[in-house]
Amino acid sequence: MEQTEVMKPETLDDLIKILHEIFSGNNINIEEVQSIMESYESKPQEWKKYAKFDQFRYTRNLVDEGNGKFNLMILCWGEGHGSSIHDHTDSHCFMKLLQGQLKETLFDWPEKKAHGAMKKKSERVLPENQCAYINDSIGLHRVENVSHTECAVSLHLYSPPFDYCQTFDQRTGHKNPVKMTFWSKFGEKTTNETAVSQENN
Ligand SMILES: N[C@@H](CS(=O)O)C(=O)O
Ligand SMILES: [Fe+2]
Repeated sequence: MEQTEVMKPETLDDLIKILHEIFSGNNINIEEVQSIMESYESKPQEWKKYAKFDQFRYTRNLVDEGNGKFNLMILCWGEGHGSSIHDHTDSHCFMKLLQGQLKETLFDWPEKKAHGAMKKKSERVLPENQCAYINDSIGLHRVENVSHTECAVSLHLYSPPFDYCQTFDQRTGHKNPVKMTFWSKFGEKTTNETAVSQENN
């Protein structure tokens, strides 16, 4: 019998503690991380101090720096907000819904000499508490809150941490490097955000 009973985190702090333990080692079991993140039942009072929205675009709010092994952040998506098509800089990306729903559309990497529209591979709607996973070998994605009446909040873990990614033009497949910024860190709004036009949405 496999002895891989997954611990169920009772709170967000509990989840962060477990993630620190898992990522202190060198080998990451993707299914294990995914199921631990999924088994945390979202309670808004535990994360609301990080959930800071902007009227115009989705926000990235840093929750924990994971001892340098990962970045854990909360993304806040207003009605109709979405990301560009992007990669994840050779990192693991786990994305768990804390509130509402998000649509994820997967794309293949464009050909080297890209011309023409990018090929859509699949799409799905992620419901509350589900945890999705992507990395660059799976492909690229666009994430959107398609609702016109409900906001959405998601918890993202990236390992190793990164602050640049590439965005892609759906019509041409051309790519652009983009610096990713935080709207808040540890519950405090950050100041002098620059290069607004380069953000990933
Ligand atoms: N990877 C995106 C969010 S998402 O669209 O997966 C980001 O970190 O901003
Ligand atoms: Fe992403």
